[in-house]
Amino acid sequence: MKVRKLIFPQQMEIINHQPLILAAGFFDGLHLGHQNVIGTAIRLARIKGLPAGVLTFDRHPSVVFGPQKGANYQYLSAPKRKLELFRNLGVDIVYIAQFDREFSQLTPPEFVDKFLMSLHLDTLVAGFDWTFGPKDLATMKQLKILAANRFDIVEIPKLQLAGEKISSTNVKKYLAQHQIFQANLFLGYNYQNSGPVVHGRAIGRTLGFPTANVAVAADQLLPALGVYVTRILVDDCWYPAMTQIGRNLTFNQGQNPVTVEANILNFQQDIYGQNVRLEWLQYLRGEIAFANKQQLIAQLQQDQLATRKYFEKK
Ligand SMILES: Cc1cc2nc3c(=O)[nH]c(=O)nc-3n(C[C@H](O)[C@H](O)[C@H](O)COP(=O)(O)O)c2cc1C
Ligand SMILES: Nc1ncnc2c1ncn2[C@@H]1O[C@H](COP(=O)(O)OP(=O)(O)OP(=O)(O)O)[C@@H](O)[C@H]1O
Repeated sequence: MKVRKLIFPQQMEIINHQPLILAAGFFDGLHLGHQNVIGTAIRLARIKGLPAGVLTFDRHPSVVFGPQKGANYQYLSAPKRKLELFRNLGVDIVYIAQFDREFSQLTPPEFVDKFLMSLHLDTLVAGFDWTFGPKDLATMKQLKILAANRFDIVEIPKLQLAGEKISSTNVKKYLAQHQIFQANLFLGYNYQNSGPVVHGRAIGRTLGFPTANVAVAADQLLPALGVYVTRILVDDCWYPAMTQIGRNLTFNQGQNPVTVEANILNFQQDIYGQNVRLEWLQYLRGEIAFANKQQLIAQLQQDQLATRKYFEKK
């Protein structure tokens, strides 16, 4: 899979390849709706014997425009993970347009004439609600008019589950409400976070439950605080684990920063410094400020039983 960064207008002239089937969207999370859009582009590309491309942006448009302006946006799939998901789907080429002021101020006709036309499109595939500028002007209906006699448009109708649109916004909402099953259902895979294992305060092992503290980068969205059944990928091998996202309320009067700590079942290796992935499977409970260590240990034993049960059923 090729990856090209596009900075408009400087880097547009380097594009010179055969006609392309292009799926367009931001695609945060690559949920089932996105998979349908990109999957359609890929199938069409294979039929026509052309490459299948994806057009995305280097940051979420709301970082430039919306209420989150200038904020640290948290992604379901931060840049590296997004590329991995595109690759898994079988995309041939990814165009990442730099979403800066200049690019964002293109009018709808300019976006088509100056930007899309230089990508040498055979067909553009996008969802029914894709916009490429102001919501009321840059609609799919308008795109069909602007593209007439130049490239084809395939519009993908709304994909819903139980009356709800499969969307990044809904997946984020579920993760914020501990609804892991719903989030994973909409994604079509189990939600993940990743990062290196860093040193904690080494309290876990004194409880009989050593934990791998995973330093998840700030641009990755984490599920809401709480305790979860997870799987963890260490050295290409998945292990059952129970993981807390929380402040270790029992210690230091809850003044600790939020950490992600995984107790891996039946595991004794030293994995400091290694990159791991956590896959979120089921919400168990909220974090509790216990009166003493013994109560915390008793609860951790309960959590371990629940975790074992989850994996026995699988
Ligand atoms: C599955 C799991 C559940 C946990 N639940 C709680 C909890 O409810 N309350 C709490 O204060 N700490 C909880 N902890 C955090 C422990 O206090 C934590 O493992 C300990 O502080 C170790 O920190 P360290 O890695 O910095 O040594 C939990 C940890 C795990 C792995
Ligand atoms: N449920 C869906 N059905 C059909 N097309 C979809 C669906 N969800 C997204 N798309 C399309 O996929 C592309 C990427 O969409 P976008 O990144 O805006 O996703 P989204 O999940 O709708 O995001 P958000 O929740 O932030 O609005 C667009 O072409 C969009 O129209």
